[in-house]
Amino acid sequence: QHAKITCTSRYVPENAVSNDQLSTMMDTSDEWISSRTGIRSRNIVTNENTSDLCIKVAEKLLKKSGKNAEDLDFILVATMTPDYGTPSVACLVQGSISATQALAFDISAACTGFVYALSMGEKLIRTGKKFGMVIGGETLSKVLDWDDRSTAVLFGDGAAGVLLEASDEEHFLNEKLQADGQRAKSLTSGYLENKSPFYTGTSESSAYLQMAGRDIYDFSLNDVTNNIREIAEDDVDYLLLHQANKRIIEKISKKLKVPREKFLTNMEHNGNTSAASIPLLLDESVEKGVLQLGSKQKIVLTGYGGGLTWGSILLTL
Ligand SMILES: O=C(O)C1CCN(c2ccc(-c3cc(CO)ccc3Cl)cn2)CC1
Repeated sequence: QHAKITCTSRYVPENAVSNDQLSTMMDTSDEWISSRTGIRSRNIVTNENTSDLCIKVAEKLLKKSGKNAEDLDFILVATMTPDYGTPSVACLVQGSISATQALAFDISAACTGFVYALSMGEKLIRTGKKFGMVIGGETLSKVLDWDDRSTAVLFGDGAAGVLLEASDEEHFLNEKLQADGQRAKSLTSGYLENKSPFYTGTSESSAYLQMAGRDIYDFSLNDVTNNIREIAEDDVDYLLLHQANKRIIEKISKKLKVPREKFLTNMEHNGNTSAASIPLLLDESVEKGVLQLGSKQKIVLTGYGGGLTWGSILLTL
């Protein structure tokens, strides 16, 4: 059987931080941030971790759909900022909503995480599972170096997700998921130092998020554009790209010769929320009525970022 997205939901921390607020904390300005990134505000946790944000999304998905947690066969969470190495955020969500029949694990694919996880969820349905939850959630604020203005102003916290259910109609039409570990060091975060008395190696990296901005920019313009060109068809209604940078999206739309208005954006009030960015955009667009579940609208979801990873899914709603 086929998989169908039957519900979307989102949750962001209450604390919205404007560019002007950041300019009182570090040497930056609203003019610089908004002109170079398209970001005007982002939401930053004050007392929540990634599992708290994802649990709120899970609760809202169940409430909105009227479905029962014990009917869930799987919970997948895409995150690069889990509460723990173990237990997974997915298990924390499973425990909190008592989805006792659901298998649960996290997927680590940075800003491509939600696309990877949605693809894996679709395969679980195609091989016999009936009902699952796929969530992208991040608290990037905990891994940022807040003295480094080149990265601290770019990222935000948030979570969003979908319900996947078995369906007779075909909705997932095509996908291409890619990776290149030889460029892994272009974007790193969360390195765990070995403190064992036996360890003689050196600490080779930092726990802070570090990004070679230029390299990632160029990667996004080249590899990602080629990936979308392979997957998108002429009659695509909308493209929902990972919300990293407004200029990148404008450049990709020009290279693809696809009208800019087909590229939905919301980085302006979320910042870059890594694995949460695509499901946040999806749920906001459904709420605004731009997208409608069951409408047969044809959309492309494209993630790209740390790993390096990148990938697209072509689907009809
Ligand atoms: O000087 C400028 O204009 C700066 C130049 C550097 N910038 C960047 C660079 C890279 C990214 C980025 C990050 C990820 C990870 O989610 C994925 C994809 C991209 Cl394209 C975002 N901003 C900000 C504006």
